[in-house]
Amino acid sequence: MPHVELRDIHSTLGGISILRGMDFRIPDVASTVAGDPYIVLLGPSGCGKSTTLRTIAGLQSPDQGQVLIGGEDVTTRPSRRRDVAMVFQGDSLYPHLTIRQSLAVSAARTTDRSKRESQIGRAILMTGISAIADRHPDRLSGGELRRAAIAKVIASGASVRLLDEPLSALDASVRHGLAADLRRFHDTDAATTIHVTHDGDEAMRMADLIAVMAGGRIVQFDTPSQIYDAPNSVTVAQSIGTPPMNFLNASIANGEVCFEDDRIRLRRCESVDHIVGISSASSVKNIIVGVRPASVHLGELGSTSLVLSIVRSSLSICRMNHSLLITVPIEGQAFAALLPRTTLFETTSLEKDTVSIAAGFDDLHFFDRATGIRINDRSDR
Ligand SMILES: Nc1ncnc2c1ncn2[C@@H]1O[C@H](COP(=O)(O)OP(=O)(O)OP(=O)(O)O)[C@@H](O)[C@H]1O
Repeated sequence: MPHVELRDIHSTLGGISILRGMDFRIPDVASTVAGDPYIVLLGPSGCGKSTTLRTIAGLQSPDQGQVLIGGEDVTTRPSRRRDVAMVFQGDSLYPHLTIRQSLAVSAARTTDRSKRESQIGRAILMTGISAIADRHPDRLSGGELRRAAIAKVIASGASVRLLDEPLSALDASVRHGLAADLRRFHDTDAATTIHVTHDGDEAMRMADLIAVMAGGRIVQFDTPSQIYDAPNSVTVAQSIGTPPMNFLNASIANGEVCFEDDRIRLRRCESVDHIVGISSASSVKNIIVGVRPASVHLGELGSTSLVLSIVRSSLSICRMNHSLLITVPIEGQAFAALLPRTTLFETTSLEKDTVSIAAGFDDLHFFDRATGIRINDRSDR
């Protein structure tokens, strides 16, 4: 299927610079994915995700840069000649047409009548909307409307499908069902899919590749596991994970990592050169140490690890579905630990006056505090 590529796109809206050197290029790691990768564009509200989709679709012209589809420069080509279909935020269905009629409008560029009919029939079947196909949009629920909007994209027969927040504002069961269906549509139909969301969990669940966006450009384009396990910056680390990664301020002094909060230490810390993978002679002195809540354990660990000793009374414990969420205030933030729910029943550790929680060295992420850029290389370990 045709790859979508953006080269150094700059875009201004209402005098404000939105896309600032946006490069969207499928990374080499895509070769490890079977078939066409399902791509999720992830970023906080207002970072320019919809603007990116509109630029690919040809609904907005960039001030500078190139849009390529299947290797062809389509920057100046009108939207209708780009082989692209888009689901907009807030469903783009014609209010005066039935869903079937809307699908026919979408399929109109297929000139062969029987092929067009088959595209429409297939879209109705795949999205399971046959019972509602002859209704108008004002007679449909939010979930049905979303299905109908996705059917429109399938009926268009376009090779590039752009989905802008296709799962937002749906109740949990509808959202999970539709998420599974979107993956199925992608896997059974040859198409390039780019799905926009601000929800890191949704991105993790759905994507083969995640493009994390911040400040009008892509900051990491990688597999979900690399984004989770080896985020290249604090910004990327924050974009994935519930609760989000914990961040602790520390500095490098005399070859050791010293935390600002003296309840925290690195146990069996031999030397910065050895453990952090950066030279103690490096100019980086102030760092941030990141640890995911799911990497935290109760009690001390045998190997090199970060250990946090806390007074029992400062802990808050909250029961989640499958885990216990423990939080403790550190540096004005809630440091979170996700422990197995059985911890509460199987251990007496939580009853002591001072509780130790720890994370193994391999689960720590080191960032330069000045730039937010990662300074340890996980592949070295
Ligand atoms: N037509 C416009 N005129 C001026 N500013 C605009 C226009 N369209 C969007 N913007 C601004 O551009 C910025 C990026 O908008 P965009 O919709 O691309 O962000 P987004 O990442 O998709 O956000 P969200 O997740 O909230 O939909 C926002 O600050 C928005 O207010």
